[in-house]
Amino acid sequence: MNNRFKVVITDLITEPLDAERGVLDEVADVVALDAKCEADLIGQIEDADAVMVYHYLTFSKSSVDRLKQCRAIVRPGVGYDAIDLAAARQRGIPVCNVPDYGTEEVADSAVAMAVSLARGTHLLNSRLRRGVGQWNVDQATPIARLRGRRFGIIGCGRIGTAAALRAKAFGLEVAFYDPYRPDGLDKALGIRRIERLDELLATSHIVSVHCPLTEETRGMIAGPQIARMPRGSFLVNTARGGIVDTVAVVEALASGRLAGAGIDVLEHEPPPHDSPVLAAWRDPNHAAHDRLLLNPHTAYYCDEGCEEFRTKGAKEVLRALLGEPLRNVVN
Ligand SMILES: NC(=O)C1=CN([C@@H]2O[C@H](COP(=O)(O)OP(=O)(O)OC[C@H]3O[C@@H](n4cnc5c(N)ncnc54)[C@H](O)[C@@H]3O)[C@@H](O)[C@H]2O)C=CC1
Ligand SMILES: O=C(O)C(=O)CO
Repeated sequence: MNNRFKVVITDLITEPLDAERGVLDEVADVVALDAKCEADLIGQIEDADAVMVYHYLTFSKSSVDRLKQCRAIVRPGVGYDAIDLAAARQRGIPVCNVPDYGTEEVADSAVAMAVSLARGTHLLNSRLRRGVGQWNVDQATPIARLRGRRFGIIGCGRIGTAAALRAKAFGLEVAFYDPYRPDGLDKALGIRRIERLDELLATSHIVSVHCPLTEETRGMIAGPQIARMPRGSFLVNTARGGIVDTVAVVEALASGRLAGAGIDVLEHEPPPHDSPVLAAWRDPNHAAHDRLLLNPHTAYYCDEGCEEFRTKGAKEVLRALLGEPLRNVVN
């Protein structure tokens, strides 16, 4: 009889599983499914003692209900919006995340996008490659001075705070909207708290989104909110696609309301081939084409960070298997 536990990694991570096996090898067999959708999990997770779910997969009630003996669903990452927390709670299965990895990298990526867009780096490179415009100053390209302009943060938690510190180093005036942060954060960081989202949007030259995807934040930045932003401003989203309506972003880029947008996350990942966002981004004749900086959900990515979330995720799994107290239960 096999007394070893079975741990299933549902998506994203594939062989070799050195980080996970390094932690779990003594007690568990680790299997990576590389699932592309929930249907790929059928017949694979029923006997799992723990599952590790990455950000490509929705883990809905139907997957939760498939688990017959699972001690924990571990999300080796920060955002756990794709997992049905209520269904897991109902089944008595704890869901845990890894909140403390990659903070600096996501902040670096967000601010890098913002700076590249505002300084025209991305746009000039693209135009130069296509032979559009002239060598040296291109009047058609908006190139903004950063110093003194407002960098508005939506959600000033770990990543938002790290982005604030970086933006300050560029001489930007930093403000944030986050109704859940206690008083005093503004003074501690030397940044401005703004009580209303509308006001943050209307007064920021660059807006960077860093809140989680929740019932409250889904669709939070759509056409009407973008219309509040000053003409020629910039929007960066490295949080979750569902927070920002990217079709509205493309329209605002085309109309000139937004001068640029940096998008690391989309509502559906990978995006379908007929996605209007991809179409605009690919088409050199589309007005939004080179004002849209698109990354494939890689704001967190670096070798060291990957090692960190994989090892920390595996350690949480180990605690669940051994019946030890868990570090980060979110349901
Ligand atoms: N693109 C990527 O590679 C990555 C994206 N993320 C995303 O970044 C998000 C933020 O991560 P952290 O800063 O580490 O989380 P955090 O939990 O430290 O901070 C989130 C902040 O958002 C605030 N918030 C919640 N609801 C809000 C609302 N309605 N309006 C304004 N603020 C609100 C919270 O009060 C909190 O201060 C994650 O939830 C995840 O979705 C995280 C890691 C990697
Ligand atoms: O950690 C996260 O939330 C990410 O988006 C990367 O998986």
